[in-house]
Amino acid sequence: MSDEDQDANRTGEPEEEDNGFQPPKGRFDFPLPDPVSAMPSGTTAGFVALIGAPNAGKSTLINQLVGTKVSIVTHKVQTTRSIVRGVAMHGKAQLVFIDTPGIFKPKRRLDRAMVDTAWGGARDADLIALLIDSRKGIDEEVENILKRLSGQSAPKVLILNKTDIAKGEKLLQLAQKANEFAPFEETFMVSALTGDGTQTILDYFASKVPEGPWLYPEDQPSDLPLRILASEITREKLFERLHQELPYISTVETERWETRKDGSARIEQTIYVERDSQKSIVLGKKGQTIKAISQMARHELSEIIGAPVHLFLFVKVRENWADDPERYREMGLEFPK
Ligand SMILES: Nc1nc2c(ncn2[C@@H]2O[C@H](COP(=O)(O)OP(=O)(O)OP(=O)(O)O)[C@@H](O)[C@H]2O)c(=O)[nH]1
Repeated sequence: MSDEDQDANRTGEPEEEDNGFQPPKGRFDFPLPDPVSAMPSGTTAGFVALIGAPNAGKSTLINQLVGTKVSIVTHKVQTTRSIVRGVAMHGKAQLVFIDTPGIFKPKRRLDRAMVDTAWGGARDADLIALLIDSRKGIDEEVENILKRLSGQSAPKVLILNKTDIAKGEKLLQLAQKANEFAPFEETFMVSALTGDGTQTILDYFASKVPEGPWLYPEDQPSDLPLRILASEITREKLFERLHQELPYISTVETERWETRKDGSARIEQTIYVERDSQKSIVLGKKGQTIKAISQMARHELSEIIGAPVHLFLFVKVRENWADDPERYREMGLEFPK
């Protein structure tokens, strides 16, 4: 069935007159301004790639280090699809974090794109930090990452996460075993959830990044385009609401963003699914599911941009969206051949 022929189902408020598109205003304005003019002397700056198996806690840690929400966090695996940068200021150091998709054994084309993106992020970084879920330990997935990691040239550190739910004794054994696989310069133990130990990591990274001008303005928490961030937030709500396989075969795109005269934002997004049956699941009985998703996403978006949001969600069937190069570009991923 042709996707263009599909009816789009919509939630939100009644259609209002279109004022024409204006770039969004708020904390996440884009495009980025030129590097900061009034910069102190002796600054340092660099890229830190966080890698790890799905669900290790990478997004949670970046949000903790940066101090604001820049990457979606859910209890399901493989939620981070594109590279998200969060910028943390620590003294005179600027740390640009790259949150990579969880590294796992790729099965589909989308999986391959995610894994390639993760290793690509690690290649370009000044420092690579491997995050391990300490309660889970070193399983086959982590072992494969550890083996591949030793071939990367950037300095590497090990971060054992989730110390709030792991036993101290196990942590030490884990640190020892992981260090046998790859030459880690340091091992840290943290709880990304509570923030325990994260200041030590910031101190260390700040002491390691090279001298140089800051790469982003001081008050810019993320370089993730606002539209992608908005899509990620709605996708996060899809995950939270639908405890089935569905979210893995859906994608969200922000098609339109308009700032109204009163400062509020009117946002139109499309949720793409692969089949009619999936569309019915997203809509729910009498549209209840999509309404709930819309409400949650609207609330969070409005908190982030600091202005009221009018969110309109459309659900479209696009067979094989996961094989369409255009969808990958929208997600900031390379299309694997
Ligand atoms: N108890 C505990 N839970 C944590 C901690 N860090 C993360 N989590 C939880 O672990 C789950 C996965 O966290 P994410 O930050 O989404 O993990 P991720 O590595 O970015 O996952 P992907 O995007 O799938 O690669 C979430 O339910 C988090 O709340 C921690 O320090 N302690």
